[in-house]
Amino acid sequence: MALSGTDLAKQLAGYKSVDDHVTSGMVVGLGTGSTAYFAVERVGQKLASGELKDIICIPTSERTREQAESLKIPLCTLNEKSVLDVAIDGADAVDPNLALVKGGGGALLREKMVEVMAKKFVCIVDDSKLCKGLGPSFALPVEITPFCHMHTLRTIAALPEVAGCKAELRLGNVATGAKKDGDKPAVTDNGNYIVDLFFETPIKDVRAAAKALKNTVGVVDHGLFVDMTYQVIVAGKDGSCRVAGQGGDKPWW
Ligand SMILES: O=C(CO)[C@H](O)[C@H](O)COP(=O)(O)O
Repeated sequence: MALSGTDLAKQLAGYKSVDDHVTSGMVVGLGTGSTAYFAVERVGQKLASGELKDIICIPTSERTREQAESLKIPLCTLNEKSVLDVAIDGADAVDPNLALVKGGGGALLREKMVEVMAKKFVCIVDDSKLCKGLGPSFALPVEITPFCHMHTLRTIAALPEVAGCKAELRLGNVATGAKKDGDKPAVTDNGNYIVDLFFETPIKDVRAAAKALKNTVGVVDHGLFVDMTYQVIVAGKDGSCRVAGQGGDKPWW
């Protein structure tokens, strides 16, 4: 079926990331979400056609593992391969320094563990994800341990580095927020909870916020991906595609 609008943009970015960055023999990180879906699909197509050979992939969620298995993509984990040639994933927001908010789908911990080990982390987005400053356009997810989670939520909300944010425990389905499971806390693939931080103004110092969140006892990790992105592939609904970062243009937004 021919795609249109945002889905077409996601497909363009996803396919281009694989066409540009994945070659035979590589270890490849597979991201999570509706944009990463198309990168995984492309890897599957190229393996099936024989255009790609001898690659092994590391999925960043159970959803992605299931998709990859259905496409017969060979998989392993970080336990077997600690270094990846490339990792490809979507994002919820991208600022002009190529810092990201990720974790809308609740997979941020595995995404960060895998993508930080990639020689090249390639981010794929439609142009609605571009922003001048991280915060207002998409809530920042923080993965926390279930133990005394409301205490940890209050501790996070009181950090000066995220001053002014509103912290909410994510309920229902971890990826969609759908309330099929009632109003129970959403549970990540790792058995943890997510607190979403809502901002009305951009986070002033993204690096300081990342450090403060990471240093908070009870926090497992957070969705700020700073100084990790090699390149961002940005696609538009009109079928346009541009690259920012290394090997591409200076961020233009
Ligand atoms: O971080 C993520 C999942 O945890 C996703 O990469 C992010 O939410 C973007 O998803 P989509 O491509 O569906 O907009």
